[in-house]
Amino acid sequence: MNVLEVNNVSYRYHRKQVLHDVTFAVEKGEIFGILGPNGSGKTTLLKLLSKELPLQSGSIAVNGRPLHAFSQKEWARFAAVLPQTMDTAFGYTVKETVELGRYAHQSGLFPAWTAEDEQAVKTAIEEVGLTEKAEEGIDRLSGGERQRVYLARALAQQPRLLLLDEPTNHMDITQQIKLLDQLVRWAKERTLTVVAIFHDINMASLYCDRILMLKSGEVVAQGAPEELMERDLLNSVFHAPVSRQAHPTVSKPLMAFLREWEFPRLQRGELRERFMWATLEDCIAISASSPLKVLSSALVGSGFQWATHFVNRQVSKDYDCEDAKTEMKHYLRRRGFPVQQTIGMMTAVSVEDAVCTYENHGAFSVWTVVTAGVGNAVDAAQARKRARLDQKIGTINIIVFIDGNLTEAAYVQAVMTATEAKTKALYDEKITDPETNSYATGTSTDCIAIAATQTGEIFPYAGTITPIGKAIGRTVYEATREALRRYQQRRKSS
Ligand SMILES: Nc1ncnc2c1ncn2[C@@H]1O[C@H](COP(=O)(O)OP(=O)(O)OP(=O)(O)O)[C@@H](O)[C@H]1O
Repeated sequence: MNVLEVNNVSYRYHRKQVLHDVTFAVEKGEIFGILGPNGSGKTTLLKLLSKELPLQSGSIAVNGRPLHAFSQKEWARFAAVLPQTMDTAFGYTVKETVELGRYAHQSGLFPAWTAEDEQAVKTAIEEVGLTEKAEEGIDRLSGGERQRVYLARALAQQPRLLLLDEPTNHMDITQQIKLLDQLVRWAKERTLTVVAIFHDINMASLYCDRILMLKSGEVVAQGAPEELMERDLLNSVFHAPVSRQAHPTVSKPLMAFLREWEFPRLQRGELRERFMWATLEDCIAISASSPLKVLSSALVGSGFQWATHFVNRQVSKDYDCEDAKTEMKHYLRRRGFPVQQTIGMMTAVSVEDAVCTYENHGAFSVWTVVTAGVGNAVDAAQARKRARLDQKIGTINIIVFIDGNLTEAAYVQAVMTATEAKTKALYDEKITDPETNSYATGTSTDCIAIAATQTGEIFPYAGTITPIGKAIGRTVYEATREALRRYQQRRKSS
């Protein structure tokens, strides 16, 4: 059911037309966001909804009734407004300011202050976390605290509709999240409808059920954040380059703003020469002067991240740690690696036997580093037959450095291509799964990292049909075969 229906609303200040035929509807219990650049008409629209400005054309209906049919008092009982700026009422305490919110509920010539009024004020102050400051003068509060006082005043009205102009404007991030979480709870528990102007696109995406996007007074889009948070639309509305990412925990889009100037990146040219390679007694460490974008399954730095350091650490075959990730982070820190920018892998094979292969094609180059052991060789198709986790030496760690600009799809394809090449190397070296005697497809603890400079030509794909995929396929295949041979030789000689 629609609480609010806005139809063809236009508005002009003198000669300046600031809203053009704005039409939308808000359902009961929704958190409805209004987004748009400065001057796009958001506040004007909210002022029309709150009856602060008179309607010039079009119509606004609330629960099916025209807005103008509500008396001021009736409207104040129904809707509460938190404007963008408020004059601080010097001399008032927090509690006194919040009490003003009860005006709409007072009646008669000599209204009496009831227990219900007192309770509503107390609850509102509690809900914004200001109970301790209830008797404090509001001119002695911080900007964020003052914002919460005005919000409490709006809440004390016990409205059905909350109209908020940048409600988190002066708040720190903890307070912003607390308030917005609270709004979502109120909306659900009390079927409170919220219409709020947001400046932070990601906050709007995270908290709004639907969003109205305004540009120069016109509605350019409206819908769920999943539909609206789209690169081209945001680019055209805000004139800022953005990229859409997946939120780590909820199915809401996260927009990353792209800076105009680029971070210093690795210069193009001979890829290998731009890394420092160190073989220490228990690890190989490869470091780059500028970060590379990495997709990896590494113990430290898994998923997508930017990294400057790549560490393949050799541990004893008895290494057994309940929390290997934390232990690995301690190790990296002790060794002086910047943990947040390090991809950290482990292996029990000798890191001295690492193999590198390289191809330079001008537009891109690929440098692959592999350590391999097959004590835990497993046939993925029959892995379910394995009852226990093996503790033998044997992991294949693959790092593919690419001088090129990869899309996320290309990263995924690079992982596929490298995995297929590794499996073929195992096959050609006749490595079998000791449990099933069938050919092994990998080991039970293999690790991979695809690290690209993200400079130069964009490569949308990296499957085996593409030149870059072919280079990944060959370098991984050859490096893995050679690493497997070195591993077998070391085993024979020991
Ligand atoms: N009282 C006024 N008289 C004349 N013009 C006004 C008045 N108030 C706003 N405007 C103009 O109307 C346009 C829309 O303003 P409005 O405040 O609604 O935009 P907004 O989207 O809320 O902007 P912001 O993000 O900066 O708060 C702007 O160009 C503004 O200069």
